[in-house]
Amino acid sequence: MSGISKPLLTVLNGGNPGVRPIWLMRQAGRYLPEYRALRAAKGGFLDMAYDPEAAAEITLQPIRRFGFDGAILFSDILVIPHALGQDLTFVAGEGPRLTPPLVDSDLRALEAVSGRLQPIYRTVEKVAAALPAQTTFLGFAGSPWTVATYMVAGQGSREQAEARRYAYRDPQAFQAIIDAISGMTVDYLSGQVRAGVEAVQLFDSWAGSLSPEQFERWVVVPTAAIVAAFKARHPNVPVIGFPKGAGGKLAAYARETGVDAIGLDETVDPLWAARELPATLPVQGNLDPLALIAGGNALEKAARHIISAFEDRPHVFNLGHGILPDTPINHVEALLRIVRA
Ligand SMILES: Cc1c2[nH]c(c1CCC(=O)O)Cc1[nH]c(c(CCC(=O)O)c1C)Cc1[nH]c(c(CCC(=O)O)c1C)Cc1[nH]c(c(C)c1CCC(=O)O)C2
Repeated sequence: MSGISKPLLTVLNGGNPGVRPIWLMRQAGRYLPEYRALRAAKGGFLDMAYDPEAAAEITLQPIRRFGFDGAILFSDILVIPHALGQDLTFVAGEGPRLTPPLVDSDLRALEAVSGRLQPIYRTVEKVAAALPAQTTFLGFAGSPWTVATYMVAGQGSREQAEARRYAYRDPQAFQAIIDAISGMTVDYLSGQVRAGVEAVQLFDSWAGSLSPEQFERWVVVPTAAIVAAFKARHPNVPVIGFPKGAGGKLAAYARETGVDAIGLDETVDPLWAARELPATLPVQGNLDPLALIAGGNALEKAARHIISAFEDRPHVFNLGHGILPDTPINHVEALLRIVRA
């Protein structure tokens, strides 16, 4: 132990640091003028994510400005499909494109290009060398289900219908896609740890679109397998699971996946979560990003409700999903004052 306390890491390990740590999903992003300036100079999102100098700088921007307890690596969940051999581009105003989409192409035709992840490990090394001692460095990956929805459709898709249909039509082929993502994800998270991250989060942005049986098969089982494989290599590195939209299925996810902490989206009632989730399980969340945009009394009331519901358990304050680009900087400052009061 270094003797320097990291409140976020302490909470993720189930301890009580005496203060409530806070970071915000997508805290390195477009609501920051310094991010927009760098992006205008550097070009596209993906160019920046693969440029260790730029990505490290962007990761550090919100730490310098706000002193958050956690720094999240600036990257994206779609680097895994890219490393598995799909082409990845971001079309302005339309979002990501992955080619060929697996809905009409065989996974076996892809050739993995794992070297595509190397610049990201360089970014991690740069950030780890520059972070303040009390800041916890978070790595991440998308969960296999969410990543598969993009690999199958080749882009974002309404209600993830292409992937859900594919999974019913050909569960064996879909399983092969999930397995390919899972294997690469364990290596990727492990590479991030070796380069310097101290905890990791699995983002399952579309966990909410599955029926209970499909949720068990495509979210719970693969997540448990990733956690087990990751823990075999890094037993002391906490894993945060964030199954967005899982609702009533959160309790099963918490019990069965082996994650060390669970992220809650803003649709979850904090009082329900405090009651229904295992008492020692650290929770993270779950302010509505729109309450942060609203500011004032609405923000204060919503934040205090969450803080009081989680008074008696390890809690990391966060949003229920990513911070929105039109969020006023002074509202973020107000939130920090509330949480740290
Ligand atoms: C489809 C998808 C993507 N990315 C993601 C999804 C799944 C759906 C969701 O959860 O919203 C998820 C995502 N994106 C990012 C993370 C990492 C976590 C974090 O930063 O807290 C995660 C989990 C970083 C990011 N990903 C992106 C940013 C840039 C900054 C910002 O949007 O403010 C960050 C921090 C950019 C991105 N990345 C993607 C899009 C469509 C965009 C916006 C287009 C663009 O900016 O050109 C692909």
